[in-house]
Amino acid sequence: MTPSARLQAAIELLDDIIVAARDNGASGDNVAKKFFRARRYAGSKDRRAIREHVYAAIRRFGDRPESGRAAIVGLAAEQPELKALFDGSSYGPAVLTDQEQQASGEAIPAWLHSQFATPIDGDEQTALFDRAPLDIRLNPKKADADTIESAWPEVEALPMPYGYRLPTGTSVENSEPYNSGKIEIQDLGSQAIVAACVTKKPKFVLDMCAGAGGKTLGLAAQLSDDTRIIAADTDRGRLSRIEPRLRRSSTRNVETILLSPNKEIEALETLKGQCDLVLVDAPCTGTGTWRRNPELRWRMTPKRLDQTVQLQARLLDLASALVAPGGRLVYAVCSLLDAEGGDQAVTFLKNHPDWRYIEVDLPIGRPYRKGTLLTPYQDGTDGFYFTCLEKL
Ligand SMILES: C[S@@+](CC[C@H](N)C(=O)[O-])C[C@H]1O[C@@H](n2cnc3c(N)ncnc32)[C@H](O)[C@@H]1O
Repeated sequence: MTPSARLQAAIELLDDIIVAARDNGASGDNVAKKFFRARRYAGSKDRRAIREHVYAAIRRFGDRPESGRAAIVGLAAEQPELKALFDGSSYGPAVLTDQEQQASGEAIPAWLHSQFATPIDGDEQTALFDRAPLDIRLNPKKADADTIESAWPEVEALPMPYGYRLPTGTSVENSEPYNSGKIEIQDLGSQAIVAACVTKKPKFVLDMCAGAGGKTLGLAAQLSDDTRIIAADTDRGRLSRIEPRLRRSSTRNVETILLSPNKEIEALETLKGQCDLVLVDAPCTGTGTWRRNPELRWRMTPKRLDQTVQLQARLLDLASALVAPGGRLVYAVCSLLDAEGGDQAVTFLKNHPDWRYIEVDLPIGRPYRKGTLLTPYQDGTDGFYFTCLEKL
């Protein structure tokens, strides 16, 4: 493909990503996969160049542009070398006119600026767009540090006991330690949240928003094999992805429960007042994961944020009814917005006098509004807020 044809393909892929973001459809990565499946003529260099244009536009503009062309025209205003590619050639973009729509604005949508947790200032905000590292978690039931160091001598040990960092691009998923369940890919921040969950060695655990089981597996790896762990989620597809991961790590003490949205309690009724630990790794806007998913900004609207906050508050309430006296509830979001983090914890504690906040001592993170804040800038993790609460 010519450079102009690659730019036109980037415009078309951006169009698809913009529509998916507007309609809460497939993720940018999945949209791109489908796009390239339908364009087999694009070779690997073409695909790389197209993706580079697309992700440069996504990173640059916080607000969802009107169209793929508006996004690339906006980019071209700052990268003049792109302007020459609007050459009207048969597969290239039409020549630029004076009346072009042009994406503009900052990398962070203006309406979001004031919503971040107080410590998320200039440097912290810039770091939200850093390149995300490749972190892995050792499964102490199957391996030790030697396993990792002999597979990858260049590995860097991280402050959490089982956390390691590999050079970006390391082929982990084809490795022996991965295939035999000795390691999992997991951001250091998620590892810290799991560590906050296991401090009291619970015997009956519900991971209420387990997704594909990232934290469930972390819990199983660090708790004794006679711990009963239930992984629940409303998303059948995600939940089903736990099974092969459990097999790989030889974990036998995890059951899964598929929940119905808005009727979660029906499937969880028998757990009322029973759990030593409930983890609510709540659905959120993902503002802490922009390093990996910058396109999430294009999905955000004040209305969607509000709906997410309401869902989180409802799940927090629901989860609290499942905890036994003396048991704990860990609430976590991969977001750095107050409404999803500190506000939720503070409101919960105000409305539930029979609960108290437990300060968890971890090597990373900083205390913030009845919880802990983890950030790319200070901790090198994805951005998280989490709180550990105890039922009196
Ligand atoms: C942040 S993700 C969980 C990530 C997962 N815990 C991990 O460590 O990989 C949030 C999850 O909440 C689930 N979810 C959304 N609405 C829910 C609900 N009403 N009840 C339970 N889970 C829900 C989503 O399907 C998603 O898997």
